[in-house]
Amino acid sequence: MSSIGRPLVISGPSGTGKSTLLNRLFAKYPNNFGFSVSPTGGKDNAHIFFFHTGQRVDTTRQPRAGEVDGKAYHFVSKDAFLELRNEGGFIETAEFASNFYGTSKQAVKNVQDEGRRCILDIEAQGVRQVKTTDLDPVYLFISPPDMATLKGRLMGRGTDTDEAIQKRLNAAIQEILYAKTGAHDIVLINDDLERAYDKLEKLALGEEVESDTLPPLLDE
Ligand SMILES: Nc1ncnc2c1ncn2[C@@H]1O[C@H](COP(=O)(O)OP(=O)(O)OP(=O)(O)O)[C@@H](O)[C@H]1O
Repeated sequence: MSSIGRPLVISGPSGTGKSTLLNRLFAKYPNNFGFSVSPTGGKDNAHIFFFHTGQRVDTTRQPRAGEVDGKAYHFVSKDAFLELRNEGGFIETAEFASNFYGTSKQAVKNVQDEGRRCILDIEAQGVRQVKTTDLDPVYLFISPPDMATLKGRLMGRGTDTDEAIQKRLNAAIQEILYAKTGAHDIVLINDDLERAYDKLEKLALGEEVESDTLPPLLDE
């Protein structure tokens, strides 16, 4: 059976190329998908996607200059956020720099009501949370071909200090170890961009694709 009716939950280490792949997908199919990203993931690049797809997450953080409520984010008070969380209104939440962020069930429903497939880009903690809900998504793990390549991509991106890169690499090992427990339905190695993109596009459009094999970690 095609998985097109189910949300697609994408996770993978910072710098593995999630944004690169998804940007391409959304540029080619501007109307097929609704997107939500957990802003705790990597760069705070959520805005690009939200404006692109009209999606949003709820947040208690203050709007930055030029941000309009309901566009990139739905700005809510901490009380309102916690109330909705207590009611079970979120499929995942995260606290980052003393602010809360969350993907509400309503946001996912809105996407589905528009006839779009919902794509969620979340970090490993969010994946664990989604697994406790009844969302029933397809879980996709995007992996670097190996740790050296991941380090090269993070350095090449030029957005992080050496210390931040080391933190991301340590987090990446944990994410890959989690993926090795079989937590995801599909693994996609982002080695050659064309190959990886083709596979992602097929999966996003509901075609069946074969899982790739996770890379060995340094001590294996
Ligand atoms: N297949 C690929 N081959 C070579 N370079 C790539 C490939 N995919 C992505 N990159 C490069 O790797 C860097 C990291 O990619 P990107 O920012 O898309 O990662 P990300 O997973 O979205 O990270 P984050 O979670 O931190 O937002 C970018 O400079 C990008 O151009």
